[in-house]
Amino acid sequence: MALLPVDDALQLILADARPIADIEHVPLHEAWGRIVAEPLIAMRDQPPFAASAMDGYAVVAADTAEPGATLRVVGESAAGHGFTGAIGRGETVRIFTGAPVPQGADAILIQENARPLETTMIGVVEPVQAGRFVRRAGLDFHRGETVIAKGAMLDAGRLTLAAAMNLPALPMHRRPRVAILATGDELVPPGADPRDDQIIASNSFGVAAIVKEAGGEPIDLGIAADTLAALNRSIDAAQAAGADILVTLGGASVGDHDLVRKVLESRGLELAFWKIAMRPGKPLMSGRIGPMHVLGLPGNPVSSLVCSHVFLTPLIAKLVGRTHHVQAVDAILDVDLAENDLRQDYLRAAMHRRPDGTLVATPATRQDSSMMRVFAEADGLVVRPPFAPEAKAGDAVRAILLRHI
Ligand SMILES: Nc1nc2c(c(=O)[nH]1)N[C@H]1C(S)=C(S)[C@@H](COP(=O)(O)OP(=O)(O)OC[C@H]3O[C@@H](n4cnc5c(N)ncnc54)[C@H](O)[C@@H]3O)O[C@H]1N2
Ligand code: MOO
Repeated sequence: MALLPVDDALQLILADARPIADIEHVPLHEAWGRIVAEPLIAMRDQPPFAASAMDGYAVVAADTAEPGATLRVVGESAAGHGFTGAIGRGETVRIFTGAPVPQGADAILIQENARPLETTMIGVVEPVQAGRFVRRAGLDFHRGETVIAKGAMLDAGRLTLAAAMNLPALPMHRRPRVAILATGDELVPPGADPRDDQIIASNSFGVAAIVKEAGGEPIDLGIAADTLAALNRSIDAAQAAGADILVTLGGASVGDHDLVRKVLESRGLELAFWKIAMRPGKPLMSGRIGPMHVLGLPGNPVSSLVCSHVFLTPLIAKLVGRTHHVQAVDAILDVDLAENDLRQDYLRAAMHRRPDGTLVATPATRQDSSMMRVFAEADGLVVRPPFAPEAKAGDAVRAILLRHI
């Protein structure tokens, strides 16, 4: 039977995903990484007054033109403590970076170009042009201006900008809620005292991290046993939590205890597909129960994480109104690879950069989808299309970076 190609699977997953309309007002300190739901308008000019960019003297530029000019110091303007008067011809005010430029002044003579004479007089060492080192009011932005567009992702720069606009809370799209359910009688949580035939449920942690990275809010539904009742209770919990996406882990394959699809279908799952031409990730399942997207990930830890990167991240992006572009890069192989079969392969690979910037990928010799250590040590995933011919060391490949290198 022909298996569904990875790109077609992704199209089907994204086909009926609509951006979440709910808007909430989020305090600045919680707004990082989220999506702005309405245009953000500045509440004030920045700077709110003409400000000095340097430490020195506020002057009338024309007064500094004559060689040997001298000026009388009539006051001081510091940040937070402006000079209240105005300066006249032949006068100056001692000024510091960020302080309001007094009325009458049109330039800043930096202190390196001023020579103290008597207590109240300075000599001009070098003339200064009008406007020099003065940041005019509203230089950066004006009150009433739309400064940050709807749909922008609030990164460190925009977050700082929003704060400077005097906005203490921002209208943001609600983050997609992603319920994560581990399934399997063999699973116990980390820190438990497992029997010899049990294993530690680990996948949820990595999947939750990928959800957060993608801009979603993970909801940990814990572990469900391989029983209809336990799985039904967990699906109830996902719906009660208002999950936009339910991610199930494991129980997706063809074994006698792989009940997940059966239970989901009994709950009204409209199955979009089950099984794709991907390694790891063959038993991937996708569909919807009412408005809730359902992504059934294979239980092998590496499969869960690779599928989360390839399918869950773009789905979350679409729910927040963005398009996720896979950050694939060119690399060259360090080893030979055999020809590929019908499944698109995601090979865990150590990667390094040569001095000329070329990325070199060394796929691990064991690519078993249970081997989490190999995945955790990999810097990237070399993507081998279905039926890729055998490749030699030095050949070009495409890879998805898992970390900055
Ligand atoms: N006859 C066939 N057998 C299998 C096929 C197949 O096509 N025919 N596909 C294989 C592939 S490929 C995969 S991938 C696995 C996926 O199976 P499931 O999704 O049903 O996963 P499980 O059997 O539940 O678990 C697989 C493995 O992973 C461990 N696991 C499960 N959940 C977790 C968790 N939350 N944290 C850590 N480890 C977990 C589980 O104990 C198993 O060892 O099926 C193949 N079989
Ligand atoms: O496709 Mo399974 O995910 O290889 O191990």
